[in-house]
Amino acid sequence: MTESYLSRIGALIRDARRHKDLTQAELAALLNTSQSAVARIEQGKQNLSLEMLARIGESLDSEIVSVGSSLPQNLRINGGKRLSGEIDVRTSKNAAVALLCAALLNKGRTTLRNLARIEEVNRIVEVLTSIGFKIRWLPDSSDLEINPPATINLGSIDEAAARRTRTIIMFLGPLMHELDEFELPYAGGCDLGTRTVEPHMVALRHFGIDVTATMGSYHVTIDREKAPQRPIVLTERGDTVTENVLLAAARHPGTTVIRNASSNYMVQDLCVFLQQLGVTIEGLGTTTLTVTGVESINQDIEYSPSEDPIEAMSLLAAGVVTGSEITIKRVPIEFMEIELAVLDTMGLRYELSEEYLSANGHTRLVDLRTIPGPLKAPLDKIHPLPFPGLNIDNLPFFAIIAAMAEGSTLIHDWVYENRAIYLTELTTLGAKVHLMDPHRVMVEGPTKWRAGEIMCPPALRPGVVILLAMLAAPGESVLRNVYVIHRGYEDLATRLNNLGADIQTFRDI
Ligand SMILES: CC(=O)N[C@H]1[C@@H](OP(=O)(O)OP(=O)(O)OC[C@H]2O[C@@H](n3ccc(=O)[nH]c3=O)[C@H](O)[C@@H]2O)O[C@H](CO)[C@@H](O)[C@@H]1O
Ligand SMILES: C=C(OP(=O)(O)O)C(=O)O
Repeated sequence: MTESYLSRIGALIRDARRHKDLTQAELAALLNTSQSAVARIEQGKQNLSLEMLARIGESLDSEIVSVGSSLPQNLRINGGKRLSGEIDVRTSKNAAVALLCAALLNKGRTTLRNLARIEEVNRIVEVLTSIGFKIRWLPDSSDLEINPPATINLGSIDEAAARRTRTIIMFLGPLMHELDEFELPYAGGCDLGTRTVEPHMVALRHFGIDVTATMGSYHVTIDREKAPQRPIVLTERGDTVTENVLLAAARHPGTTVIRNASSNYMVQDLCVFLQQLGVTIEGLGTTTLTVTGVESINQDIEYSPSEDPIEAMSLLAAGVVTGSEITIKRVPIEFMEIELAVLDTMGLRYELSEEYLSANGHTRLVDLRTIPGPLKAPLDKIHPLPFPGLNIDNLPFFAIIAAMAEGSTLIHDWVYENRAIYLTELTTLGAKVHLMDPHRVMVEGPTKWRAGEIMCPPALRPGVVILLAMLAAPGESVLRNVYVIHRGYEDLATRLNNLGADIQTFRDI
């Protein structure tokens, strides 16, 4: 290996080690080597065998330095252990992706503080880098600095990265301000059945955006004579469609009224960020947003997105399913209230701290302590609604909570065409989950969990639900191909291990 290659790898290893909060001596102990050898590796002064690289990759659980990172990553779970201690909720994937798209509006430097270091963010960073943005993680932090190019070069877009996320669709709103005509690859993301982008197209037409889908790409043209003449009424109260319209309206100098807007957590974060960039937004937190844009934005800005209610729900489910007392810190309570109200009816006991503010200065947080105890099935079916309602992404976690409760719980996922179907995988682990139709499952509890081996479904939340059930199941379970979990959760295995879980990462080398 050449010296410059070695020092680049060394720097990556150093960053990944720091990110895992390990000292050189601690990493050396994991690798069965000396601290001075680790220091030499990090300085690029040590030749590395492929075997050593693979071991470093395993120890740091890091995609960057692991050999064969294209091979699927799997988890081995030694379940049946009680969890204890405290865990912080990380900032949300869904605000992160909206804010990364919003950075496209700004000619100045955007610094996003304490961003979740997740694969979804990595994909968007790859896309933005490929079109000319200079992006770096600030040293010893999870702060991402984004510097825009003088002109965006969409011709060199990293199509493979773009196609792995649905977020690419939110490039439409910001890019209309930069280019008169452009192509974008089709949006990807979780496989949740048919999920069109039609509501985005209908809403953005008000700004003169016309999109035709051809051969795997969206061909986009902008008619600059057009501007919204009347309120834009969204056909669905969708989160990303609301964000796309906000991004289009942010640099439209007139006033845009958005009705049937989502007021969900990621939309609120985006609104606060845009307000700090000088965009006037009235109605934050409601379903009517009135936006007066500014023609150009050139501001060095720092922003801290808020904590993820879906991660909070995931951790709460981890506590419930393992019968553990854990304290989940930094729970965005406004976006968990209905979930907790439903759990109240199931007999869940928990304690909440006084409220405090998130670093975005807007979102109310609490610490939540779970108290183990018996649960009973609710009388009514559990179903999601756009905010304020039980969050669509939190619904799958009710399957494992219902599996712990005495009686039958009907879970109705009317939103996604096939997400409920993935929940039937829980039967391998001993749960009684009956699929009534593609949208409804009946869960009968309580469950005597048993270990098993499952291929992770191509959907983030069902994947995590299975992982959590494996935590509850005594013995060794294997969950294969977990990329989709890394799409939305930072270092979940390590963080659960810090609470006393036993999860190891391995690859099929
Ligand atoms: C990056 C991001 O923020 N992703 C979230 C966002 O995706 P996103 O905003 O892209 O969600 P979609 O627009 O795909 O909506 C999800 C599904 O809900 C249906 N629908 C939605 C709203 C509505 O009022 N009526 C209706 O029927 C849609 O037809 C679709 O089938 O919102 C979803 C629903 O909260 C979440 O699961 C995703 O995690
Ligand atoms: C469905 C989800 O995400 P996305 O919109 O990124 O596919 C999710 O977060 O559960």
